[in-house]
Amino acid sequence: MAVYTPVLAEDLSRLLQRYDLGELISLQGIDGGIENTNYFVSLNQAGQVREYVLTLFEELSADEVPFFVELGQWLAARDIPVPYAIKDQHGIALQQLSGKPCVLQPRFFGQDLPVEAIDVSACQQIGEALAKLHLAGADFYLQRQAHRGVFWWRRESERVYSRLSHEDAELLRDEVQAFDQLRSAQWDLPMGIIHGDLFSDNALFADQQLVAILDLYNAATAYWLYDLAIVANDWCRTTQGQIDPLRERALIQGYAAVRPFTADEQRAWPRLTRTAAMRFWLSRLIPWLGLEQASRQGASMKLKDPEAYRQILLSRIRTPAQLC
Ligand SMILES: Nc1ncnc2c1ncn2[C@@H]1O[C@H](COP(=O)(O)OP(=O)(O)O)[C@@H](O)[C@H]1O
Ligand SMILES: N[C@@H](CCOP(=O)(O)O)C(=O)O
Repeated sequence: MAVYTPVLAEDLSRLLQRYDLGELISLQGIDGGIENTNYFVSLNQAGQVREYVLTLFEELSADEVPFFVELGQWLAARDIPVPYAIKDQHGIALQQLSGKPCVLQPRFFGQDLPVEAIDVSACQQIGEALAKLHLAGADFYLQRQAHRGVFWWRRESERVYSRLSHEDAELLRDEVQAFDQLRSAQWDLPMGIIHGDLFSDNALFADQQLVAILDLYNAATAYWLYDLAIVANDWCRTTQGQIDPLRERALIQGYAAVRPFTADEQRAWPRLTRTAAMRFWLSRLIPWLGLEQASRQGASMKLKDPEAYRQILLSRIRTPAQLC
């Protein structure tokens, strides 16, 4: 179970006194976390059971968390279904528990979709929701450089080349360089807040309707289209590492119905689908190869298969993606 930091009920009860949300009934660790420790928290408020999620930040320092606290509140206030940190009676949202920064958030009810249940409708919905998230974040007043963005992959790729076959090292090098070329081309690629990790396990559905987008902790300021490429590579992939054109079309149409693409975005799409595949190939390779990662709890972290993302990258090279 991915509960890195144990929380004592008595410590949480003390923290809850700062809020006006009721008495603690139960506290249950949530499996599946990678970057944080999460608990479901049930409270009794005047005889009614109310459900919350307590998140303890394992990787982010107290200095980094405010960006995410502000962003969650900003997006939620604009009807984007994301968790947000609830403020206590003194207006404070970011708290401390067991030596870690933490927040208390509303709980959403739904399930992430098993891979075989990700259909055209789910892709259309997530495309539309992602475009709404981008537009809602367009005038967000903070900026953030992605911690696994261009500077990270330039640096980290250097660490892994010698551990890869010559062919794979060349593949990785080419992708890193190609993104630099895209940046220097100065095309009209709108930027703003991106989710950065909107895989299907970060979305909840109830009765086949999207009800929540979770885990904003890779959010950053970057090309919006790159965010869509991250989504496409996960939501539209087949178990054989190919892209399902029907799901990808639905995703793109769902997105474009809310925010139409620029002409340069049409041109950049094949490249960005490759960059997005490279980014997750690399982030999965690093723990897979046993390399140290700053602020990551390597030993307790679940390993994800880098090969799946190498296959997507190869598929994106063989069959360049099309936005129209
Ligand atoms: N607000 C929430 N409502 C319901 N479930 C949540 C909420 N926040 C987190 N979860 C559950 O906890 C799991 C892990 O949360 P997540 O933010 O993705 O953590 P990590 O970044 O550590 O992977 C999610 O997959 C979901 O099942
Ligand atoms: N969704 C990712 C895991 C989260 O990315 P990270 O780089 O922040 O660990 C995946 O499936 O690889």
